[in-house]
Amino acid sequence: MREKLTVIKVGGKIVEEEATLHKLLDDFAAIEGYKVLVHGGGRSATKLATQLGIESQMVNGRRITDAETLKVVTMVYGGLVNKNIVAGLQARGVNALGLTGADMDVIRSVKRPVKDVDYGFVGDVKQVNAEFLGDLIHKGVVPVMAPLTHDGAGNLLNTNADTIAGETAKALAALFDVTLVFCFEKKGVLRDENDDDSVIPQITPAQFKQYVADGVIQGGMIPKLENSFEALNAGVTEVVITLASAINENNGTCIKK
Ligand SMILES: Nc1ncnc2c1ncn2[C@@H]1O[C@H](COP(=O)(O)OP(=O)(O)O)[C@@H](O)[C@H]1O
Ligand SMILES: CC(=O)N[C@@H](CCC(=O)OP(=O)(O)O)C(=O)O
Repeated sequence: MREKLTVIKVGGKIVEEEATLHKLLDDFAAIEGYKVLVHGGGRSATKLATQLGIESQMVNGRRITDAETLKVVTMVYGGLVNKNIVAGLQARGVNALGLTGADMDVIRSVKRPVKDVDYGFVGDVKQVNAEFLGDLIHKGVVPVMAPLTHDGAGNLLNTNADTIAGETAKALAALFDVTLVFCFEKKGVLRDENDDDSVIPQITPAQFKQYVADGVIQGGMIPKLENSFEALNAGVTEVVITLASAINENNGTCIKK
């Protein structure tokens, strides 16, 4: 039987606030067995950009990343957010190692080609170094991955954190029995976004299509679900979308192939 690994992705609203971040870190520290944490930080990047007089623009859930914005996201994701999480986990007895995709060539990407939209310095993932991550994990290290990748030619690229989580889970599925958990500020995928108790327990690809057509699922939830189906089709065992403060309770929305 293959060993189990849990990949947790935590989004910007949770990491921005101290109270929700601390609760998440407590819960993450309590997860038994091998684990990886992938974090976002989009909200914190937007906030710092605004303070610096840099306008933020999102298209289809992706940040338009010009040279100045790239400096901001590098500082926020690779610096502040990542190191805060690593220090918080060390304080909880978790041997965390913060990584961007450039560190040890963990995630290589290519700059997103310009079609209708020029996203600037945004990377599409090409390769995840699962062997290196697997070695670290087997040594008892807990990787904490920031949403930054590199192109191998000296350029850092901004990469959506849900994509980092999905691609990392897919690559590690070659070595482990992987459960991928997207946690955020709601109890799961909701039938009615204004009703916290309207959690949809399971979603199949056909239901997903219908929910999108009906406007039930929108915005950032669309790429999250697309990443989920892709991960399941590429060998990830289980994908769950759930409340950040409930990652160790078996609630939320279970994604089905
Ligand atoms: N049916 C739905 N159920 C829950 N959230 C939804 C739904 N449709 C759209 N959303 C939106 O998706 C957002 C989560 O996506 P995103 O902002 O990308 O998350 P994250 O903070 O994890 O990166 C929620 O904040 C919510 O506004
Ligand atoms: C290219 C791109 O869009 N990158 C994202 C990376 C951060 C992220 O995904 O953060 P959340 O999980 O908090 O949304 C961004 O800059 O917003």
